[in-house]
Amino acid sequence: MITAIFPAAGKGKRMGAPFNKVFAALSDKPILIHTLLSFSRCSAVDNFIVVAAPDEVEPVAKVLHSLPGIKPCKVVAGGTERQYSVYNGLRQVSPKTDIVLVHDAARPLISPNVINNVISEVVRSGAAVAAVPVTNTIKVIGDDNMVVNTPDRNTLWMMQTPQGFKKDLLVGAHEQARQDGYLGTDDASLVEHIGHPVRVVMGDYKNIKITSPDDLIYAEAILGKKAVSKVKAEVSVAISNAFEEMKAKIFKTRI
Ligand SMILES: Nc1ccn([C@@H]2O[C@H](COP(=O)(O)OP(=O)(O)OP(=O)(O)O)[C@@H](O)[C@H]2O)c(=O)n1
Ligand SMILES: C[C@](O)(CO)[C@H](O)COP(=O)(O)O
Repeated sequence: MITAIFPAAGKGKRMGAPFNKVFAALSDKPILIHTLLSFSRCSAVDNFIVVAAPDEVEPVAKVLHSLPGIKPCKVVAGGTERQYSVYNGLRQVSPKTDIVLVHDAARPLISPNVINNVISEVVRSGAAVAAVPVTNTIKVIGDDNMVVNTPDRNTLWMMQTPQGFKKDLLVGAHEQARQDGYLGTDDASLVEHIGHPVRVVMGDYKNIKITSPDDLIYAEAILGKKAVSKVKAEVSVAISNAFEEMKAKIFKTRI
């Protein structure tokens, strides 16, 4: 069984909104709902655990349980850091679950392809993360804003989610991190910390994390483009049909 855990218990400080950014509207619905609906379209995933801020658990559970089209979902309370929120989610995973996917609630533009690629790699090797190669030159900066060095760009990738793991591996990695007082910015780093290999699979540049207001503008544009593409597809079908009719007429007059 595959369970997806969605850390959604952040404060969204960088967004600067007076509420948790995962409830901000993106196009026609909240960011969190986009995320959950995308995963609900993925048949390989069986159930969800949404990790909400302690005072948001009850209202979020009420809304999610009343919405059609969302997979069976538990809502549990998060912690003060993303890592602690994921840990709280992990503690609620069913004993029947053998693979866990962790996906930021704040990444609403995730595609089923990327989710499926991560799952396939977890089945093969136990630990897989979606990521994309960096497109800018990255420099390490030291004191007084001085450049220390320029790592080879071909070795640098930006980590995204979903990050998927065999359940026991991820639970072990979180337990070890707690014992060692190790705090990572993603789940893969905890698995790396216990020395288990993690494989990267190609993510999607559109799978952005909504962090600041500009990201919302970009996400709206991507969703708008999808709507435009649909209109374009309809127009091309109409044009093709018109051409077919025209060709048929020409053919008839030639006979
Ligand atoms: N204590 C926390 C912190 C973050 N998250 C979640 O982890 C994801 C990625 O975190 P980030 O983008 O950093 O979100 P925030 O912590 O909300 O943002 P900020 O740092 O700007 O406050 C988000 O879906 C967020 O809700 C969480 O569940 N628990
Ligand atoms: C897990 C993550 O999405 C990988 O990019 C990210 O590290 C979490 O968010 P943060 O902004 O780094 O807290």
